[in-house]
Amino acid sequence: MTPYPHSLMADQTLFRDPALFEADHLPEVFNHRDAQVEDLAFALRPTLRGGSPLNTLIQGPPGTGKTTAVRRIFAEVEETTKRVVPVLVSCQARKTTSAVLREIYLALFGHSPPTHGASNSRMLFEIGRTLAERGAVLVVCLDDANHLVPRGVLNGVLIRILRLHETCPGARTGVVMTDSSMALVLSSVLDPSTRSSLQAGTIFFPPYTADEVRSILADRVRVGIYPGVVPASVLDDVAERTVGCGDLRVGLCLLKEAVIHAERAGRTAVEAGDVEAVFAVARHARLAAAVQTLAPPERTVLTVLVGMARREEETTSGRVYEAVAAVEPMSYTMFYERVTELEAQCLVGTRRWKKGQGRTREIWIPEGVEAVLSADSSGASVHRRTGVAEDEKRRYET
Ligand SMILES: Nc1ncnc2c1ncn2[C@@H]1O[C@H](COP(=O)(O)OP(=O)(O)OP(=O)(O)O)[C@@H](O)[C@H]1O
Repeated sequence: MTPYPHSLMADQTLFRDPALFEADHLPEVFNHRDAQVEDLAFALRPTLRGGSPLNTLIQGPPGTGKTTAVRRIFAEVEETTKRVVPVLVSCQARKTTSAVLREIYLALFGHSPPTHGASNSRMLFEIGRTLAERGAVLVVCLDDANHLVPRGVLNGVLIRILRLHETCPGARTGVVMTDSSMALVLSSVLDPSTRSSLQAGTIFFPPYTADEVRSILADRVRVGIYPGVVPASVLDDVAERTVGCGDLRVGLCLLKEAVIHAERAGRTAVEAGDVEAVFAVARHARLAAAVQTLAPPERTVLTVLVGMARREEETTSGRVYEAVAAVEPMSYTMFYERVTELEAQCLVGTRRWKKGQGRTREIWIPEGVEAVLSADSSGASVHRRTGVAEDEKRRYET
C-alpha cells in the first residue's frame, strides 16, 4: 500500500472489512470456548429429536463470549432443522413480558403481532397452538436476563414460556439465560414453582487469559485490517489494556478506534499514540453499548442527572426527580423505575445516607458514563459515524 495523502480519499481505508469490528458481528472463528459450546450443544440436543431442551443458565463476566456461543449454536440449529425455533431476545432492550413475547411471535410467524388486540395471553396462545400444530420446539434465549429482574418480569416470563404446554398441549419449550452481572441468583428471584419448572443447569464462561485475548484480537486484525497496519507492539499494548479492563469488547473497540484515528491522521499504520488517544472512550465500550440502546425516557433521566452532576448540584433522588419531571412530566414511581433500569446497566449508582432525621438516597454517576454520554450525543462514536447506533435506535423505537 502506498502512503495516503493527508486528506484520505473517502473510499480509502485501512480496514479490509470494517463490519468485523461492529458489535453485532458473529465471528467465524470462535476459539477457547470448546467446552462451553459442547455443554450448550448437549443442552439443546434433545430438540433435534423433538424434545424440550435442558434449560440452562450461562454465567460469566462481560465479553466472555456468552452471547456469541448462543448465536453460533442457534445458527447451527436453524441450518439443521426447521422443527426448532431458536429466538434470541436481548433483555437489555426488551424489558417487559409483552416485549419478550412480541420477539418470540415475530420469530415464529415472520411478522410482528398486531399493535392492537395482541394481549400477552393471546400472543402466548397463538405461539403455543402453532408450535403444537407444527410439532416444533421453541428455545428462547433471554440474553442478559438479569435486566428482567428489577421490575420482577423474569419470573412471569419464565413461567409463561415453560408452562405453555399446559394451555397448548404438545407445545414444547425451553430457555437459555445469559447473565454477566453474576448476580442472578435464581433461588432468590424466582418462585419455588418456577424454579421447579426450570431446573436449570449452569455453564460458566471464565475470563479469557492474557494469551487468549491476544490471540483472539490477532485473529480479528488478520481478517479485518490490512497487513502491516497494526504492528505487533501495538497489538501487545491493546491486549494488555484489554486484560486490564476485563472485557474483550474493549480490545475490539480499541482496535477499531485506533485504526480510525490513524486513518484520520493520514497514516497507514497505527502508532502507540493512536491507542492512547482513543483509550479513554474505548475502555468504556460496554457503557457505550448500554448508552446506545437506551430507551428515550431512560436517556432523559441520565442526561438530566449528568447535567446536574456537572453543575455540582445535589443529586438526591428527590432533587433529580424534580429536574427530570420539569423536562418530561412523570410520576415518582415511573422515575424510580428508570433509575433502577439505569442502575442495572451500571450507568448510575445509588446510595442511602442519613439526612437530618430521616434517610435520603443519592444517585451518582460511575466513572466513564459522562464521557460516553457526551461522545454518544455529539455523534463522535464510530458506531454513530457508521450509522449503526441510529439503526439500532430506530429498531428499538419501532
Ligand atoms: N472466543 C472468541 N473469539 C472471537 N471473538 C470473541 C470471542 N469471545 C468473544 N468474542 C467477541 O467479543 C465480543 C463480546 O462477546 P459476547 O457478546 O459474546 O460476550 P458476552 O459474554 O455475551 O458479553 P455480555 O455479557 O457483556 O453481553 C463480541 O464482539 C464477540 O465477537
